[in-house]
Amino acid sequence: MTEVIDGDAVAERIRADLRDGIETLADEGVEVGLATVLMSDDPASETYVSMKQRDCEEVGIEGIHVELDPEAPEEELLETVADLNDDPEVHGILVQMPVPDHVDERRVLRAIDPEKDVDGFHPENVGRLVAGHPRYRPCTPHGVQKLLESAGVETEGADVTVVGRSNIVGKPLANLLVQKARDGNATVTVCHSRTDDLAAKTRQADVVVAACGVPELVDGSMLSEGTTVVDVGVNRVDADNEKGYELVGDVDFESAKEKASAITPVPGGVGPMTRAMLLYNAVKAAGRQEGVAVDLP
Ligand SMILES: Nc1nc(=O)c2c([nH]1)NC[C@@H]1CN(c3ccc(C(=O)N[C@@H](CCC(=O)O)C(=O)O)cc3)C=[N+]21
Repeated sequence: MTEVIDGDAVAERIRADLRDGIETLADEGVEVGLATVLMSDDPASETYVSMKQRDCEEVGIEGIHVELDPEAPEEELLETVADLNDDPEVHGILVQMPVPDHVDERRVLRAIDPEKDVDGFHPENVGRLVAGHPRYRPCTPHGVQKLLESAGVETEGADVTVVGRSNIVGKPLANLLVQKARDGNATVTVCHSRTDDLAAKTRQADVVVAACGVPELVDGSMLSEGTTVVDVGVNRVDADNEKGYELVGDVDFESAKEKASAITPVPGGVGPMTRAMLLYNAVKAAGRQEGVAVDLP
């Protein structure tokens, strides 16, 4: 039988375990503060940010939400980031991506205090990760690692094929998985839109991670029997329902499930884990900045 990995349940457990750290900090008079900055009127971005705020409320983290007019000048976003950097009650800062075209994304990421960079996107934190001593693991890759661990999938010695080379998922995940670590030691193949014979690379894998943003690109015909399949895709496609859309992964779930030994669904797989690991980074950030030792799950 194929195991459908329940991301909502694993995320729930991580949130419950984070409460210990949040209480330890509270005992020291510290309330964890996590700021989200939204400069977009894209409905998907709005949904994600409001979900993150709800998560904060659930675990007892102070969520600070800043919304900027998508037409505002870049300077306004940089000033907002500078104010949050200076605010001692803010331990973590997330600027929701993508930012509008007239805003230089790299400039914004560089402006965030690396100690408060709970996305792990600042070049200093990227460098630390690649060098093997991450400060904050990017939320989605970390969530994927936790999901594999919870499903009892060993990465040590495993052949992992990552489809996608983005800065927020493919590249950091590939780096984490090759590292000399209990949740690393994998042999990683990174594929992308120019990869020759993608199916050959996915068929040779023990674990396939689809993170390319192409709806249902990876299907059962591209998988060997017994593969673990992790679907990072969250594509909104038009649908005839009350929402007007449907969430579709980068994996064709039905055909992939026929081959997989374990598979993550969309929704309810990696998405909730990304949000849980953001809370994890916020608690870690607060502990570091306040000099309080916190146990993390
Ligand atoms: N600075 C920054 N950091 C991010 O981490 C970041 C970002 N920008 N921009 C956009 C992407 C996307 N992302 C998701 C997080 C959770 C779900 C999630 O919880 N999805 C639910 C369903 C959501 C729904 O119903 O629409 C699920 O898969 O079950 C999805 C997508 C974080 N991102």
